[in-house]
Amino acid sequence: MHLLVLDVGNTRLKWGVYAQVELGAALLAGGAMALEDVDQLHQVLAAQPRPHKVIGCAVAGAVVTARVCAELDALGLRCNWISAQAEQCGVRNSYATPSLLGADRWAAQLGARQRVPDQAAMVISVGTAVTVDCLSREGVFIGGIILPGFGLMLKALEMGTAGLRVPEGGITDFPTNTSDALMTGGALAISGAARQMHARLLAREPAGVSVLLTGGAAPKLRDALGLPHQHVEHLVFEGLLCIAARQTRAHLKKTQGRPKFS
Ligand SMILES: Nc1ncnc2c1ncn2[C@@H]1O[C@H](COP(=O)(O)OP(=O)(O)O)[C@@H](O)[C@H]1O
Ligand SMILES: CC(C)(COP(=O)(O)O)[C@@H](O)C(=O)NCCC(=O)O
Ligand SMILES: [K+]
Repeated sequence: MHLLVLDVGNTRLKWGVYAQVELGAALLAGGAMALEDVDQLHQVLAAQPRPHKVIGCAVAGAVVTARVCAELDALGLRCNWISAQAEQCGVRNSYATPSLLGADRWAAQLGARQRVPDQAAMVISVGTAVTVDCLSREGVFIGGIILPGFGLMLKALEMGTAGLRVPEGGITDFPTNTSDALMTGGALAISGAARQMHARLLAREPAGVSVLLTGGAAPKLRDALGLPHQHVEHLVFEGLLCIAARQTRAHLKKTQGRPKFS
């Protein structure tokens, strides 16, 4: 009864295989590929145990999602693509239009709530974009911010200037070259935004806030963040697992309650 989970972001597709469709199931295998390489997905997945169920979130647009569906189709698989709900897995969504919240942001928050069921939490996701999303102690998503990720900030600076096309630098206290100035600038922009959101959430939730850091570029932020935090590589997967487990349980309840041969 394996579960295949898919997280299709704007830069990479991440996939994982859970041993069961149950909370706390073991993640048996996983990987990531650039969206340009999505045509290799069916080969990659063919080497994995055949899943009983596929669940995913996709925020990279209809064309990319259709390509992923075609790869799954080649294996006879169909994905249940989730969208943000008004309420699910113990989290309530305060977005003005709940379904317009990014499905990956929603899944990450469901994952966060599973990990931190009795405290306020802040999820920092560092991918193509950066999102900083706040969950109250009661499990209400009260709001969050979106800003450009490291790559997009650099791209904007490269495109809008003549002299900023330089190799990747590092984070230093007082940068003395262009590369370090750019990397440190990006890290401080993201960490500064995250710290401000943390201060706001903490003012509302004085009992404490757990900070969870996720996303492919999370390691770049780790040293600059300046907030005690937990790095959770697969927070989106954990939210998807929660949704799949609840759906399976609800389905079993329904079918077991039905008289045989009806
Ligand atoms: N092997 C890799 N290929 C591409 N990007 C990587 C890789 N490893 C880490 N990254 C970083 O991760 C970011 C993508 O993170 P990810 O969470 O997958 O984003 P998204 O969900 O938006 O696709 C890239 O912008 C890059 O900074
Ligand atoms: C904010 C995002 C672009 C983040 O995408 P990512 O960096 O994971 O590729 C994505 O969650 C999205 O398109 N959200 C829809 C708008 C919203 O959440 O308000
Ligand atoms: K993100």
